[in-house]
Amino acid sequence: LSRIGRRKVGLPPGPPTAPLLGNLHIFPTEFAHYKFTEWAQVYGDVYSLKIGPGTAIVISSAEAVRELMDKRSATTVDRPPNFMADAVTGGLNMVLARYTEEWRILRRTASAVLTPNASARHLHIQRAEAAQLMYDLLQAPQGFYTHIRRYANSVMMSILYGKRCPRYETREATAFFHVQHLWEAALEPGAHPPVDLLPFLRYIPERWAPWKKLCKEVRKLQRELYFGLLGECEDRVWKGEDSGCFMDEVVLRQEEFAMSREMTGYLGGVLIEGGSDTTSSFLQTVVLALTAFPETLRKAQEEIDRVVGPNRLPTPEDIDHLPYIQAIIKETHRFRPVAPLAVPHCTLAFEEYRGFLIPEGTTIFVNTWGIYHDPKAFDEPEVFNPDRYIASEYGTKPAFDASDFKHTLPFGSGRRICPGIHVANNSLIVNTMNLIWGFNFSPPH
Ligand code: HEM
Repeated sequence: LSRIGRRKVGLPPGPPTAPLLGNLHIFPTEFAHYKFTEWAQVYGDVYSLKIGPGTAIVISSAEAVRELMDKRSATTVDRPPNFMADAVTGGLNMVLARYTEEWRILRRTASAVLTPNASARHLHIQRAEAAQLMYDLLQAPQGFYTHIRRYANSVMMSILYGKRCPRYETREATAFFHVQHLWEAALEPGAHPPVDLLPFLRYIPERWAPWKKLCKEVRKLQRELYFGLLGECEDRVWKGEDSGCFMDEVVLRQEEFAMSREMTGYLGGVLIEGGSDTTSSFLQTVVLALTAFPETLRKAQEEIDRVVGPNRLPTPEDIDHLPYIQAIIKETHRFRPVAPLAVPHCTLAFEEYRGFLIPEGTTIFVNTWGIYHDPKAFDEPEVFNPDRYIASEYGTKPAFDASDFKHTLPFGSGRRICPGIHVANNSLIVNTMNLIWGFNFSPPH
C-alpha cells in the first residue's frame, strides 16, 4: 500500500507525491492547463504526475510532441479508460474510444469522407450559413454567442444530415445543446468520484451514484437525437432519394466501411459534437480578441478593404492574398487554443524517452496551452499580436529554433489528430474574413 502513489525511479520528475494519492490531492479540477504550465516551468517540458496508482505525463514542447506523439504514434494512439464514455456510448464515441477495432473503422470512415477534396464540397454550405451569421449579427449584435453557435451547429447538421438549423431554437439544435451540456457535465474532470481510478466505485448502486443516473439520461437523449436523425437518412437512402449528405453516403457504403448501425449512429453524433462547440469557440475568441485589441481589427480591415473592397463579399480564394488575416487565425489558435490540453492519449506499450521510462497505460496530456504560452518561444505570450506570424512562420522569437513546430498543433497530434481539420479550417477562414470585412467590434456601452 505504501508504494501506491509513489513516483517510481526512472519516471520523469514531477511534484512531490503523497502516499496513496500521488498528486491526486493537488490535481487541478478546472483550468488544468494553467497549473500544468506552471509545473512545466518547474519540472521541464516532460514531467510526470501520479494519480493514485496511475501515471500521467505532461508534454509542454513541440519537440516532445513530435518525438512522442508523431514519431511514436503507434504507441501513443490509445485513450485512457473512461467509464462515463463507455456507459453513455458503449465505447463508440470516436473522440474518447480506446484503440479498438471499432475506433479504427470509425476513424477510417470519417477520414474517407472528410478529405480536403470532400471538405471543399461542403464550402457552399459554410458560405451560406456564414451569410446568415452576418445577417443575424446585424439584426441582434448582442446575441453574438448564440448566433455563432447556431452557425457551427447548422453547418454540421447540413453537412452530416442535409438538415439546417435556421434558428438557435430549431428543435434539433435545442435538443443537441441540451444533451451536450449534460454530456459535458458527465465528463467534467473532478465533478464525480474518480471511477476510472477506483474501479470498485462502478459497483455502487444507482440510487447512491448520481453520476450513473446522469449517464443513463445522456445515453437516452443522445440516442433519441442521433438515431432519430440516422433513421431519416436511412428512409431517404432506401427510397433511392439520398441527398448527397455525409451520413447518406455512410449509410449507402455501410457494408464497404464495415460499419454496424450502432457505429453509424454514433459516428454522426460524434461529428456534430466535434464540429459544433470547437468551431464556435474559435470564432467567439476572434470577436473577443479583435474587440480587446482594436489595433489588430483596424489593420485587418485595412488589408481586406484593399484586397476585396466594399462591393463584394470575400471568397475563400481571397485568403491567399490576406496574410494579416491568416496571421489572425494562427494567433487566435495560439492565444486561446480551443482545446488547451487537446484530448488525453494513453500508451499501449512501454516507451523510453530522453532516458525516462514511460510505462504502458500512461496517460499523456499534450499541453498545447503551455507550448503556445512559453515565454522562451513567444514574446509577450499574453498579448494578441498577429504580427508575430508575419515576422516568422510559427510566430516564435527570432533566436528560437521552431523546427519542431507545425500549424496543425491546435488540432492534436499523431494518429488521433482531428479528422475534421479541413472542414474546420474552411469555417474559420470564411467567417474570420466575413466578420472583419463587414463589422466593427467594440465593448458594449
Ligand atoms: C476549430 C475547430 C476544431 C479544433 C480546434 C479541433 C481540435 C481537436 C483536437 C485537439 C482533437 C484531439 C486530437 C488528439 O487527440 O490529439 C480533436 C479530435 C477530434 N475532432 Fe476536432 N477540432 C475542431 C473541429 C472539428 C470538426 C469540424 C470536426 C468534425 C467534422 C471534428 C471532429 C473531431 C473528432 C471526431 C475527433 C476525435 C479523433 C480521434 O480520437 O480519433 N473536430 N479535435
